Amino acid sequence: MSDTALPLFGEDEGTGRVGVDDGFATAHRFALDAHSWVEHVPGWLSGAETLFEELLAASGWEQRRRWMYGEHTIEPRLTAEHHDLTTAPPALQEAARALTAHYGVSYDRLWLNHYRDHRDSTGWHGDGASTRRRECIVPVLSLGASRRFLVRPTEGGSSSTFRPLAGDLVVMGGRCQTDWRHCVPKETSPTGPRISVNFAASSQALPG
Ligand SMILES: O=C(O)CCC(=O)C(=O)O
Ligand SMILES: [Fe+2]
Repeated sequence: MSDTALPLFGEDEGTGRVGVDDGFATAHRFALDAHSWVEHVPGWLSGAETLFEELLAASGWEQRRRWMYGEHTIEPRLTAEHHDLTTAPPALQEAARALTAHYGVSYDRLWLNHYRDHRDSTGWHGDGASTRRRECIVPVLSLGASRRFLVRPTEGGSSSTFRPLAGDLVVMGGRCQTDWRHCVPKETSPTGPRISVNFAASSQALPG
């Protein structure tokens, strides 16, 4: 018997090495209703700070515009998209493989959101890219500053609040993309930058 504490994620937290917990040991699932759920996996990824700095420095961030209400609006965040997983940083490819093995969904692309500060946000929406099937599983990894992640019924009603920290995973499952909406609201007090990694699967995407 050794009295040495075993590192939770099989790697030394202190080294900053990036790795994920293949066992999803900290996962807690919250039922939203009979068909939909959100799973929070605190500390799923170790070395979150290292990965955050790497992604922030990477090229490929773009400012997207969209045509809304008869005018062009600038999205209040930056986005970087990897349509082909093999172009993503190796740590994210490894994360996608672990998600695929655990949830049984083949994650083959991803996009990143960069919230530069508390004024950046994502409005209420369902991920259209993940509605091919009635039930979809959509994982989102948080890095950097903690921001609120809200979920509420599509028909309206009160919202549930999740507060993922750096390295945490929030996974939307069941009918979350149709019966429910999610958002990352602006905050009134200053926060540092945050990056979210949104994993997507062609098998869950609408054709075309
Ligand atoms: O940044 C997040 O936590 C979620 C972002 C999101 O829902 C999206 O980009 O579709
Ligand atoms: Fe989304």
